[in-house]
This record gives sequence, C-alpha cells and structure tokens, in this order.
Amino acid sequence: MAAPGTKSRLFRCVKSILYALLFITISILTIATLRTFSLNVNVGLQLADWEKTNQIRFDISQRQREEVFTNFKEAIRIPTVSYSPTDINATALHEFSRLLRKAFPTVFSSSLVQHEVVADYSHLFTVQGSQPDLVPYMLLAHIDVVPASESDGWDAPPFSAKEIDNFIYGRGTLDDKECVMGMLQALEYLLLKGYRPQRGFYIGLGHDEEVSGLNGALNIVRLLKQRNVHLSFLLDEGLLVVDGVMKGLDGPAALIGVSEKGSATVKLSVTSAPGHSSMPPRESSIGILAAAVKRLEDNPMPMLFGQGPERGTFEHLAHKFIFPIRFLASNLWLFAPIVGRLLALKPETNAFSRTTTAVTMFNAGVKVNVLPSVAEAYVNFRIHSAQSLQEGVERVEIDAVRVKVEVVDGFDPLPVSSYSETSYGFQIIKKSILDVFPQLTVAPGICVANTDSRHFKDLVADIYRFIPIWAKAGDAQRIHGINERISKKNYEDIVGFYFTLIQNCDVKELPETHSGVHEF
Ligand SMILES: CCCCCCCC/C=C\CCCCCCCC(=O)NCC(=O)O
Ligand SMILES: [Zn+2]
Ligand SMILES: [Zn+2]
Repeated sequence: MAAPGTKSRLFRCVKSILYALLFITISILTIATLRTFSLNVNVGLQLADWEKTNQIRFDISQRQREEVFTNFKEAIRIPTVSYSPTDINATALHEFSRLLRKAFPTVFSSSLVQHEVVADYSHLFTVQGSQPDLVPYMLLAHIDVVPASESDGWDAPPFSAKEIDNFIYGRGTLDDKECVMGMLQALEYLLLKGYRPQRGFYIGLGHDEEVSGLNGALNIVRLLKQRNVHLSFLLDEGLLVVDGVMKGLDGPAALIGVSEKGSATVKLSVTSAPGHSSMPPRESSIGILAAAVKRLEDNPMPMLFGQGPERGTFEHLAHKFIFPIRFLASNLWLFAPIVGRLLALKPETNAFSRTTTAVTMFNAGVKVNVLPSVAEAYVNFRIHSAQSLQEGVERVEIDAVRVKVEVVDGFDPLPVSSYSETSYGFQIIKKSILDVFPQLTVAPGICVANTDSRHFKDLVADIYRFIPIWAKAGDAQRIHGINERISKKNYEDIVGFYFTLIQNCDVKELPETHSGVHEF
C-alpha cells in the first residue's frame, strides 16, 4: 500500500506536467498564429521601388502580330526531334537554322549582333552593349524537342501547329520553341525600333538539350570560356506561372527556378538461360525484373520537403494560401512533414518533396516462343537538393544478387542562385515579370526537371530558370506529354516579357527597397 502523501505527490506531479504541456502547446500555437499573420505579404523589391524609365513599349501592329504567329507556327512545324545524343534530326535542325535567318532578318543583319553556328546546329548571338563596363548576361533556350506521336491521342498532329480555340498545338509550344522564337522575336522588334542595349548580352540556342546538351550547350560554354566571358546572370527555361496548379493557392504565382534537381539514370538488367517457351523456369528474367521495378515504385525515396529551395517557395507564397494551408505554410518549422505529405498526393508537387523514381524504359524478349535471355529497365531519378547523387543512388533498393545495377549517368543537384533584394538577376527578372503581369506574386522555386543551364554552372553563379508560360491545372502534364499547346495570348506575352527584360537589363544598379519588408 502506498504511503500517505505519495498519492497526492503523484497527483501534483501529473498536474504540473499537464500544465507544462498546456503552456508549451499554447506557446507553440501563439507563435504559429503570429507567424501566420505577420509573415510578410510581399517580400523583396516591388514595382513601386523602381524608378520609371523611358522604355520602348511593346506595341505591335496587327501585321506584326500575324508575323509573330506565322514565325512561331513555322518553328513548331519543323520536327527537330532528339532521340539520343547520336540520333538527332540533322535535316530538321538545318531547316530550323534557315527559318531563323528568314524570320529575324534584322537580328541577322544588325551590326550590333554577331551570329555564330556552334557544333553545326546550335547558335550563339552576341549582342553588343554601348557600355562595356556593364557585365553582360545570357538568355538560353533549346531548339530540339522530345518525340511525339499523333497516335498517342493528340487532338491535332504534333507538328501541325494547328490552332484550336486560340491555342496553338504542337510539340515544342511549351518546351522550348516559345522561348527560342520569343526572345529572337523580341530582339528583332527592339532593333527595328532603333533600340541599342547599354548592357551587352548573349543568346544561346542549344540543339540537343533533350538528350544531354553535351554537344550544343557545352560547346557554347567552351567558346565563352575561351573568350574569358563573365556573365552577371543567365536565364533559361524551367519554371513558369502556376494558376490553379496547387490547391489552396489563391491566385497565380510566378516561380523563378533558383536551382534544379540532380539526376541519375540507372540501368537494371536480369539475365537467364534462353530456351523453349514450352519448358519455362519458375521465374523468368522479365518476372524478376518486373518485381524489382515494382518494389522500387512501391517504396518511394524519403520525404525531404523543407530541406531544399522549395522551403523558400512556400514561405514566399504563404500569405497567398487559404486557411488552413496558410497556417501550415507559414510554420514549416513545425508542419513541414505534414505539408510534404499533402504535396506527395500529386505528381507535380510530389516532385518538390523527394527524389523521384521514374521507370522510363523496359525491354525484353524477341519472340513469343523464346524465353528471353535478358530483360533490362531504365530508371530515371531526379535527386532532391538535400541529397547528393551518391546518396540518392545508395538508397536504390534492389535485389543485387539477381539484378545487375549500373549507374549510366548522373549529376548532383545544382547550386542555389541568389534571390535576395540585392540579387541583380533575380530582381531584374522579377521586375520584368511584374511589368508584364502586375497581378502575379513572384517566388523562388526549384526546377524539378533539368536544363542546358547546368552546363554553365562554372561560368556564372546566378542561373535562373523561368518562362512566363501560364500553366493551369493539368498543363504541366502536356510538357513531354500529349496535347502540348500554348494560347496565342500567352505566346504574345512571352515575346513582350523578353522585350521588357532586355530593356530592364540596362538598369545599372538595383534600387533600395522602400517597402520596408524583408526577405526570410
Ligand atoms: C506552389 C507550388 C506549385 C507547384 C507547381 C509546379 C509545377 C511545375 C510544373 C512544370 C515544370 C516543368 C518543367 C519543364 C522544364 C523542361 C525541361 C526539360 O524537359 N528538360 C529535360 C529533362 O529534364 O529531362
Ligand atoms: Zn526544355
Ligand atoms: Zn524537355
């Protein structure tokens, strides 16, 4: 029997613990609520912080508008498909070079622009600035596209550039001919209007981005390095404007990619004795490989949400989320694991949260009555910023006794570019976005795919990945998928964006912020 007083001491002890827990809970809730309401509404430089400049307005005539779409459609009709680094469409790439010359005569004849063909099909334009002390910048895009077959269920043939309901359909309308044609069209009209840039810049167009960029972009990098070129920043494809892509985000937001995930391509293979299909073994090479692949798909890589640049995205956008997501996004210190799990529900947001696993090729067998001697599969991992290539590959769980695992290629996640109030490239891109689309909130983001810009990482520290493609729910699946398309209005805005950006880059220094809000 307990001694008298022990019971009441126990009771007092339990009571104290309960009070302490209550105090901690109330404190956490108070901090979380304060953060929810105090996290700034608009971080960094805003349009109001910038002085007005005398820019040439992007006013184009009806005839020019028609020319803009004619040029773009011609670009879409040329099937510049890359299948592998050794299987590219040379004929189409030559035809594309001819199109560029025909569509942009002023760019090709201007004394301000030097044009060079690099590695047979890539292009480098060097645009001279009037003030050589201003460090030049670079715009990058790629001409090649991934394959597309009408039989996959397209509403219009993928190389037809057919117009349906004011959308232009075709492979490359989002990735990446809107960028190639958009930036050159903007330069063409600027030169026609007598514009002369103060800050010099480069336009690089790779021809093999979809299969590595090792010939196109890499040779452009080599050329610039030989010339000892320094760049203030580089802008490539990557992220976009999301409008209704993420549930709970109130209004559209522009995401500027400040980094991109790493990548690993792993080949899995199983060999077994070939023979007659009438006397099969209990397990075939196909069955063993299929089980290994299924196991990979059933066991996604660990959740890392909040440990990479995606954290900045959610903190910048926190005030744009509806309750209760706003409460969660404003308090990632507490709720990152919950937010990560919510994001994992959709492929395009799951990609922010972890290293993703995609089984992309599976080959085996030659005839219905012959047992296959070998079955092979390729798995493409996109590595989260909080992991290295090696850590990602080490986590691949495979029955290594029966399945041979080879890392075919890969690279680490890319460094994170600056995005503070004093970051020239980020703030100029942000201003250019807001000049064209004042209704947007701009936030840093992580590009979940890879771009040619990664080859420039030793040449320039600040690499950004953004095109003002206006993506609504389901549009992300059109990239490399079926019914890739862009609205005519969106394409015209993209031309307007580059037209504005090129002029904004003449600003020598960023303004001081007057808004009094701070970055995280
Ligand atoms: C608040 C967060 C909302 C997140 C929604 C994000 C949606 C992102 C959607 C699309 C990104 C598409 C990237 C396209 C880049 C294509 C580059 C490419 O194809 N490279 C080749 C490769 O990676 O293999
Ligand atoms: Zn691309
Ligand atoms: Zn692509």
